[in-house]
Amino acid sequence: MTTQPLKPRTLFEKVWDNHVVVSPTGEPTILYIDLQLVHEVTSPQAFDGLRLAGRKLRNPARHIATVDHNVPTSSIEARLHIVDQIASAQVNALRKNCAEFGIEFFDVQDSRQGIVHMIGPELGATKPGMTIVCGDSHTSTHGAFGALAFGIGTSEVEHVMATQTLPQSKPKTFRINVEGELPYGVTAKDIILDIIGRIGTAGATGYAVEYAGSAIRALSMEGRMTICNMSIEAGARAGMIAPDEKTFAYLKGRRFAPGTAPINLVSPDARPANPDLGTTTDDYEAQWNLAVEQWRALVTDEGATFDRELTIDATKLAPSVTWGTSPGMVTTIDGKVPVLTDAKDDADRKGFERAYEYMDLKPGMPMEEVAVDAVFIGSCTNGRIEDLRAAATVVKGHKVATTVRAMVVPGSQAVKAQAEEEGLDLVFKSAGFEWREPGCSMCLGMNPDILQPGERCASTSNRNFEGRQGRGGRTHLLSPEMAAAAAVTGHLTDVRNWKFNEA
Ligand SMILES: CC(C)[C@H](C(=O)O)[C@@H](O)C(=O)O
Ligand code: SF4
Repeated sequence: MTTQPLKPRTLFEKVWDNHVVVSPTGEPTILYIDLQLVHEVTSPQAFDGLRLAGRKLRNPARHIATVDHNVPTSSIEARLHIVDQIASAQVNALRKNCAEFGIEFFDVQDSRQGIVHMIGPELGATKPGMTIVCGDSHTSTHGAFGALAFGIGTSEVEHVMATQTLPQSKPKTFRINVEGELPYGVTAKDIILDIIGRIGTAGATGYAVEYAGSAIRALSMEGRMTICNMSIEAGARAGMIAPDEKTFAYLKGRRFAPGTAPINLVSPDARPANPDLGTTTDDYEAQWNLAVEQWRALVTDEGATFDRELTIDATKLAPSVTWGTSPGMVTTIDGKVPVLTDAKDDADRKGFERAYEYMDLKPGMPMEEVAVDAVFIGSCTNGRIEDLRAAATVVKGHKVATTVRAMVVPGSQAVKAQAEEEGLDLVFKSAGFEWREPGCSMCLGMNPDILQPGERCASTSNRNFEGRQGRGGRTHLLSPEMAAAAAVTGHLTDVRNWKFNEA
């Protein structure tokens, strides 16, 4: 029997309340953390700190680690012998630290390696109702499963390693309802870019956002992850979506999912084993059913209130593309680079002027006239199987423009293997795309995949700051479908007018 809550609560409040260790008046709450994800860039100092203090991990089984940011994607050889000294030192340090502290580690060639925000869900380590942290801002991705997931700094990484808890002040709540059917050619990426364009890159600062409404319910888990992934680009502490049948179907049978036989020795599953349940197949099914029953309660109660609410009409959306140097500088593909009088205030005007110059764009220029030198399909925003399928459908039977360097970088080994099984690699390669090994790649300039100064890229990633993809590089954020179309035509292209070629 479940007890009725006294007051209707939001999804966020339920997950938060379930993890409060202690909440002293006037001080941050101490939250229990179910899972910490670890990558090579933000972990070395945390491990060093533990060593200095002579501490162990409080619970190594609630950590999983992989390498993603620094690893070259060009060949297996390049990954096994990393030339860059910093990258090689960070990757080696993670290998050594995981062995020393007892963390399960997925190395460059492991079939479970991938961008840290890809592998959590793939392994079923990301589950509804959990608290999940990582020294990485795009940890918000995991909120797509109804988890409270957020990025933390390196000293906090150390704190979680040592105590499995984290001091946190409670964010306010913000519900964004996206209602109605998405028009043809409009994707999850376009929804989130539109939201950031509306509310601005600080629009959700201080809030935990819940995405709701029929358009969000209609999205696949992949699409929901794309949306939650970019919550941080609107300044949000976290982004969440209530779990439903799609969430449960996605998780069933995954390695760390409850009731997956054989029970794993190292399991970050938050729920203690039910002592009444044994280890037969029937019992596994019962464990799964029990988990799903508990997960079903993770919805915002009727009558619960949010500090802020916004409703968006999905039927009015068009494919989005950024024109400037922040994800909020966004318009639609049939739109134009905004003119100065479109700026809201002085600060905005200064930002526009600087962006025109950095991006080498003229105010009022139609977006479809912007020619690109490079196309990057990948990242923890859009490097999933569904993204690659969508891009391949656009590319099939076409060739990459001779003026464009295009690459597809699967977000994980699992996605790469699945795509190859479906023959998507052949579609891309025969069109002239490079087909790479998994990692963050050109999402950020921390590995050999970078733009040259002045080069312009249509990118499915999540950040378009100055120099993000390499010094002097220019980034236009868009969906995988739109990136694929730009690769073929050599300029930003409205995928709604695309001539699909089934040849
Ligand atoms: C390197 C890492 C700390 C960084 C982040 O926190 O997000 C990176 O993943 C990014 O996307 O900018
Ligand atoms: S793919 Fe990009 S956004 Fe995602 S973790 Fe890597 S660098 Fe960060």
